[in-house]
Amino acid sequence: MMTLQDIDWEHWTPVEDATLLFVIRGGRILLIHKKRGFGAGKINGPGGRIEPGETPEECALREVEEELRIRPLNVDYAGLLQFQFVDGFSIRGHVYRAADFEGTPVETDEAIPLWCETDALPFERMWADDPVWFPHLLAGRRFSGRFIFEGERMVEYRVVEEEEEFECET
Ligand SMILES: Nc1ncnc2c1[nH]c(=O)n2[C@H]1C[C@H](O)[C@@H](COP(=O)(O)OP(=O)(O)OP(=O)(O)O)O1
Repeated sequence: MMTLQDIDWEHWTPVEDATLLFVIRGGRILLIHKKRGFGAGKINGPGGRIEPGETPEECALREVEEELRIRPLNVDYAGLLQFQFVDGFSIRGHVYRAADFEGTPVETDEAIPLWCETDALPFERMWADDPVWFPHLLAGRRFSGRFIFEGERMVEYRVVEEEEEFECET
């Protein structure tokens, strides 16, 4: 079975680059029930794949607007997630948090908005990796994580707190 040590992470290039953006306000976090795409049926943050010519932050804002029809405000970089699947697929997630937003979250053809108390998250309906990095996200820390997945099963992971935002070309 593939392990974290089998991968040359310094030269690792993902098949896909994507984003996640979490609005966290007043002890609650805005999640979505994802209706389609990768991870359909799960609870996740709004987000999606980066399009050509887009920066990760531009993608994060576009995806939230497309999925929930709101505009995040006071957006801050939170972390980087590197997922390697044993079948060869890989995806990198650029994670952002926002302290506020404009508009009213509504259901779209991609997502149903779901406000959750930050101390009662529905991890059983989320990706298996979420419980290991959400504590950093909720505490306002910067973090990075590396994960091996076999299908939806998390095989191995390493998550660390980061001092600074690190450069990452997409
Ligand atoms: N393991 C894990 N944990 C948490 N979040 C994620 C993962 N893997 C992931 O891919 N993700 C996130 C990252 C992205 O936000 C989405 C995947 O993007 P997707 O919704 O498929 O991209 P879109 O461009 O919106 O796709 P379509 O809607 O066009 O099909 O999941």
